[in-house]
Amino acid sequence: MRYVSTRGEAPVLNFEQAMLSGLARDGGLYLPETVPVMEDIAALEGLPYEEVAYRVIRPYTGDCFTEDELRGAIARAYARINHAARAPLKQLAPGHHLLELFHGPTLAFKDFAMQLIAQLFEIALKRSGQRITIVGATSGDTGSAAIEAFKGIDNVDVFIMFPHGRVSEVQRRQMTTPDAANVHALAVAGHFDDCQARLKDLFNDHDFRDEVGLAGVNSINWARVVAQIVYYFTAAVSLGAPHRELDFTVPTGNFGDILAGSFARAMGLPIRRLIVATNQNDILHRALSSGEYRVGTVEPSISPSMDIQVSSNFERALYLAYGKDAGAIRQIMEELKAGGFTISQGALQALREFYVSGRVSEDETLAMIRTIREETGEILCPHSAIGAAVARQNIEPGVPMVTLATAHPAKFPDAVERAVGVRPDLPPHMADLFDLPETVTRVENDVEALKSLILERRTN
Ligand SMILES: Cc1ncc(COP(=O)(O)O)c(C=O)c1O
Ligand SMILES: N[C@@H](CCOP(=O)(O)O)C(=O)O
Repeated sequence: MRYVSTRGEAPVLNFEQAMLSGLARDGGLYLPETVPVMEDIAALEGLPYEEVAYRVIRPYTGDCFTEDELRGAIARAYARINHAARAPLKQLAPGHHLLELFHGPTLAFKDFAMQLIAQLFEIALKRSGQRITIVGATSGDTGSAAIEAFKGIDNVDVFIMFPHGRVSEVQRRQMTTPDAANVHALAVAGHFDDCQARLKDLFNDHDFRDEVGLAGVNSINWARVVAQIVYYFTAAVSLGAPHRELDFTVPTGNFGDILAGSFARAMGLPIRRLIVATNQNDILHRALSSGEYRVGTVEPSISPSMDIQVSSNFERALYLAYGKDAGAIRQIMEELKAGGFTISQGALQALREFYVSGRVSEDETLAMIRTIREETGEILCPHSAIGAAVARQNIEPGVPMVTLATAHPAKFPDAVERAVGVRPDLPPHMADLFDLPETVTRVENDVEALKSLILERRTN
């Protein structure tokens, strides 16, 4: 399997090279040249999550990992998900199901991919003897998942930038309390888009990139996306696929999770619609409704992980919608630097073939947490509640709807308390989170300051 950049000017790579590269050298994002078709989807029914993961991921890795290596990595990664089903499906109402993706060590869907890619990185780095520096940008969940997955791994330093004051206290403490010399939590004076922009600046400085062996674990890394395809399969098959169509609603920010759904669809899963659910940072909803992708100000919300305006994986969706025209992507990404672009009619039509969108206000989010609690006893995190609210607006009789529950409510106790008057408990493995000392470095929103800090702190 060969990986190409959305901007068409970077070397073509294999899976392992693309995984270790993060952002392509032309500033684009890697994606597979072709999409493997999943044969005999019905045979996945009843298989353990790990077996489905192996069958879904294997075609993407080519010959980069042996069968034993990949199966071993999957087994170790998902042994850390604290639920027998790994991604259990619960019925919220007739025809509406919740896919719980928060039973991993950091209580968000990011663990599904991050735990696996840490295993794959470790295998690849041991084999090559290479040392790398991972830098990540987070609005809260990617950072904690990355720190948890990569802490203490040889040959790797990890620097995570989060927007100072704009993540929940639980998220911050998950990043600032781990006691491992190879991880560094950086509180950046800015919002998430600033962190992601600085990350791309670091990748686009090729001298720096090569000097530190820069790697990325955000969803700009294709390996993150591929691991997220798996749970679309397990959920869909348990609801009757491939013999029955279904819809998914996905709380969306950086467009990685829903993009994974589009690859599940391209692999043969009968997904009718992928519904983008956004908070007030609604660039994706505006873009899909009007064709205008215009960057607004990032507004803090009670769903901070989705406080994103420049949605990095949307570039991959655009590349596909523009018929893999890398020149067109280079052109619109140039326009984005000046604030935005108009999606061509043809590409918009292609996106609208299966992407639908909705936006939820803060009050509607709180109301949905309350409603679901009253109706089912479940407490949703605010991101998942946004998904549930948009899903409810889009349910059609006879077509099962799955809403992705992307985080545990205990990560966002203030929002949950505002909605239903109770603060959800953290699970036992995190019971001491508020007693541990925090280590964090404040950084300016400035690429040169970041480079100096990384050069000074890395152990490579
Ligand atoms: C809890 C939660 N829900 C939803 C999202 C949005 O996911 P994506 O960025 O893949 O669109 C995020 C952040 O990525 C998140 O942390
Ligand atoms: N919501 C994310 C933002 C980064 O997303 P990623 O999927 O590109 O890593 C977060 O929680 O950090």
